[in-house]
Amino acid sequence: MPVEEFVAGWISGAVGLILGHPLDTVKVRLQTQNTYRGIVDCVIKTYRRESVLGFFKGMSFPIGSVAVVNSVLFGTYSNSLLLLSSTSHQARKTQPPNYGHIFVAGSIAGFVQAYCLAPFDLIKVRLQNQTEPRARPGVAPSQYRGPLHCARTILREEGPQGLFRGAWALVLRDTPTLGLYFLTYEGLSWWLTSDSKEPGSATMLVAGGFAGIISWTTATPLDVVKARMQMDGLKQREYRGLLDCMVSSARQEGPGVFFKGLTLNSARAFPVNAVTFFSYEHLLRLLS
Ligand SMILES: C[N+](C)(C)CCCC[C@H](N)C(=O)O
Repeated sequence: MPVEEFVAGWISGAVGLILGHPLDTVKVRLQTQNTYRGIVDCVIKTYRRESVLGFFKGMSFPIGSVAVVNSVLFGTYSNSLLLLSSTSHQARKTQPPNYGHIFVAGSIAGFVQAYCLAPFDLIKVRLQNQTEPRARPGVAPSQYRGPLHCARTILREEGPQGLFRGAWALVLRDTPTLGLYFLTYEGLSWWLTSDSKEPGSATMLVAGGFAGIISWTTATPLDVVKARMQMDGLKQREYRGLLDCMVSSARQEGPGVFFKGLTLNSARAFPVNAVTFFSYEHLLRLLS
């Protein structure tokens, strides 16, 4: 993979990430802690206790990992599609898309990227859930001092498999929904572009934004389960497994529990994924 694509993919991914991170933190807290009455309550409490910095907890690590995760996602998708349909990225733009191939290639890419993402995502979620204000004399410090300290502590206290806590839920969340992600993107950009032309910038932004919204809305139920599995094991183990987590969450909080964070996931998804696809397409044109 060319270095330019890697660097630009990383930077554009990082811009999207910074843009979406405050909403992501509020979402993770609403999904895993029952102390907030809603979005506004969570925003106010976080701001009062932790200042603006509270919303950016757990962000430094994903900025680094987005380089790996984004290149694995787009690289696996393009190569799987090439294998399935034996037409190059550029040639595909001028032919009607084969939606079956797109969905399968996107799902394969989702499966592979979920495994790379799992430990990074776990550390992000654990750090986002630390609600203590910044360390001050006389105030008990947070359990994790930063991403590396968090990784070391998990390794020591929960073993290497501890770093993959919630990985199954993440794989189940991402495999079909990333199929849907690419399907929406390719479908919309084909539909919005006139015959034998390449999609324009506005099309990339709109199709990317909707791809984000559709895949995040369908991913939200398993996103809740994933976040809860990742937080499990911090104190004592509450769930025996994925299914147990689903059943006991539903029993205790009703079916609405699977939609926690839906509004925030969708609001974050549009700008983040509009920027991601926009830079991806422009880079491919620049490099080919
Ligand atoms: C499949 N699912 C919707 C769960 C994730 C899609 C990831 C897309 C992008 N990296 C983002 O953070 O929005």
